[in-house]
Amino acid sequence: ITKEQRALIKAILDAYNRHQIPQDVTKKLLQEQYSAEENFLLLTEVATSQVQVLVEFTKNIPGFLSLDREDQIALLKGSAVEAMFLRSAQVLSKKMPSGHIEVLEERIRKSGMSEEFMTPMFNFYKSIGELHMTQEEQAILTTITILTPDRPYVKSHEAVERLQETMLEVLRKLCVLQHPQEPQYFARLLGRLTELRTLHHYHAEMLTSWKTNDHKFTPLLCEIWDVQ
Ligand SMILES: CC1(C)[C@H]2CC[C@]1(C)[C@H](OC(=O)c1ccc(O)cc1)C2
Repeated sequence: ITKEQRALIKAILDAYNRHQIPQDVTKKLLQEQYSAEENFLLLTEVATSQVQVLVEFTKNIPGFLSLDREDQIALLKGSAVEAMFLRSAQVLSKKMPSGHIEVLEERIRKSGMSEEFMTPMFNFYKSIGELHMTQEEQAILTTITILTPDRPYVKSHEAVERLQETMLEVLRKLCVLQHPQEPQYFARLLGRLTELRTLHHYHAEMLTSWKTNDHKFTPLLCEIWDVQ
């Protein structure tokens, strides 16, 4: 790993750790009662907070702010769902303080979300947990997801691809260094990104089903996911 790559990892890890969901939001997960309505409101708060965290984290990705402004928006809108699932999977799989995991799972199960969406989502959380990713790997993998060139409406495809390739090379080296006994580890991480795209599709259906049941989203969530 070169000096520049080490600096890149440090910058991304610092940003990743600096921007986390505020304590008061995660504390609420434990306190509020369990009605479907209350659960949905809590998940709305978690999702809104995660999008805010995502925007702040993305601004700290070296090179991101020098991309075309409209492309920055297109990347954020295109990657928000995947970055959210990645982040929540890491939170859920990282042994949260006792009981938090069950509580969040319980609230997700009782939030009016359809069953068929639950299974793939919890399978994804399990598959992320089994990887035992280091903090650096989590932060770089999230960065790679955000810097996906083939999101809708991205104009300078090559500029985004160059940034993503830099990150992919850093992650590849990290995996070799941190998981020497698992030569396929890097490939397994990239395989998770494919699974994330499936969740992205399910998520759109989840939003529609919540919408038809007259659930209200926050303005930020409506904006990032083009929901009326
Ligand atoms: C853990 C999750 C990633 C999983 C279940 C809650 C999440 C934060 C996310 O919720 C929403 O997208 C969402 C969208 C709109 C809304 O009003 C509430 C939640 C899907």
